[in-house]
Amino acid sequence: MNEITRIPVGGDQAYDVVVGRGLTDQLSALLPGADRVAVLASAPLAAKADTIEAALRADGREVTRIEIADAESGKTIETAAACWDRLGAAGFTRSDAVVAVGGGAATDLGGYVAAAWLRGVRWVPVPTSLLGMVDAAVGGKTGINTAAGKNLVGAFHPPAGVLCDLDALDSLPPADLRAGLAEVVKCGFIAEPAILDLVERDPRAAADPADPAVRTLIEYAVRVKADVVGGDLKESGRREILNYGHTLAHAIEKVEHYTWRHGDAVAVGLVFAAELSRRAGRLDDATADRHRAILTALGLPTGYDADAWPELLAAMRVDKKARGSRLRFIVLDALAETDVLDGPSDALLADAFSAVAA
Ligand SMILES: NC(=O)c1ccc[n+]([C@@H]2O[C@H](COP(=O)([O-])OP(=O)(O)OC[C@H]3O[C@@H](n4cnc5c(N)ncnc54)[C@H](O)[C@@H]3O)[C@@H](O)[C@H]2O)c1
Ligand SMILES: O=C(O)C(=O)C[C@@H](O)[C@H](O)[C@H](O)COP(=O)(O)O
Ligand SMILES: [Zn+2]
Repeated sequence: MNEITRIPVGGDQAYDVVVGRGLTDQLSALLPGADRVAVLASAPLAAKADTIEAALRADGREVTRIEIADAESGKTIETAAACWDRLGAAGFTRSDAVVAVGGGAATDLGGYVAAAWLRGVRWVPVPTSLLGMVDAAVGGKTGINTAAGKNLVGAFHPPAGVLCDLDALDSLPPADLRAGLAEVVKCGFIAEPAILDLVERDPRAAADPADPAVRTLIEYAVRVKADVVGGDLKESGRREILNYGHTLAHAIEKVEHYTWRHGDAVAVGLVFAAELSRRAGRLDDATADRHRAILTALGLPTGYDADAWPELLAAMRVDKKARGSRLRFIVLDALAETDVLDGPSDALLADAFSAVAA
């Protein structure tokens, strides 16, 4: 039996996140009247994109298939421009649509291509990584990286729907699955402690796509994200909590020239954010320590090169949460109680980093 869960995302442009197996048959209904559909995917997802392309063609759509560079190398203005050239050549109009198949990098790029083409056409992400399903494909944040930093150009552009095909996880490399768990754990700390209990009870099951625990975790995390973004699409307030751990994470990704998995960087960033919360006198020791324990149990990194601090601090200054010269961090006051730490001193930041420095 193919059990399907629909998780609604509210707001002015409401849509559902659909979790189940296969789901290709759900795609056409999300794009009524789209005569032309562009299907974007990188080489590792070619077979999945073939299936989607065949289903769209069988439904009478004209399909433009676009191969994009894989992973973070696809989140560039050059790749986006190549996609826009293909849409232009195929005569894409405002009633046409984009389908982005792949991990978070592919859906961030595909969403941005759709957001900017003719100032916005419909799009559907088909996330194939755990991280894509629980986070990147949900919420309408789309974008690319620039020389100055991570995700610095983009748009808020909600999709018409999100199709999370659990079968895709069977071919996802274990290291990428683990990286996705970092965002799931993030949701546990900021909003849904049941996630943490489940992971602690059996970390091995949490990282096994064949185990039912993975679906439970996906649904918990998607509900957290749907609840947050449904009320604050453009990050004017509460949505910032989803950035817990990300100020340092994005700096690590930049310093590593985008060769680190996003989720691995987030794991280090979560430990840093917990230490910052503790050292700012906000978070109790047990909850702070729980971050490192859970992430370590999942095999995720929790430390980073001590010598990199000056470069990391400089990279953090372009964080989108910064206001003028003041850095702002999401911190925890307690489990599932978030707040903003506005303008911490460099000394406090360095002290928190000393706890993750390896
Ligand atoms: N927009 C958002 O709200 C948001 C949220 C979180 C993360 N992100 C972004 O998402 C990206 C990270 O996403 P990610 O962790 O999915 O990494 P990714 O997209 O780079 O994918 C990682 C690797 O897994 C491969 N892959 C994906 N699915 C596969 C499958 N089913 N089988 C085999 N290989 C597969 C990809 O081809 C790639 O090589 C980052 O760029 C991050 O900034 C965006
Ligand atoms: O959806 C959000 O909002 C998030 O912050 C989720 C993050 O996990 C994600 O990595 C996001 O892309 C970061 O956004 P950014 O605005 O800091 O680039
Ligand atoms: Zn993230």
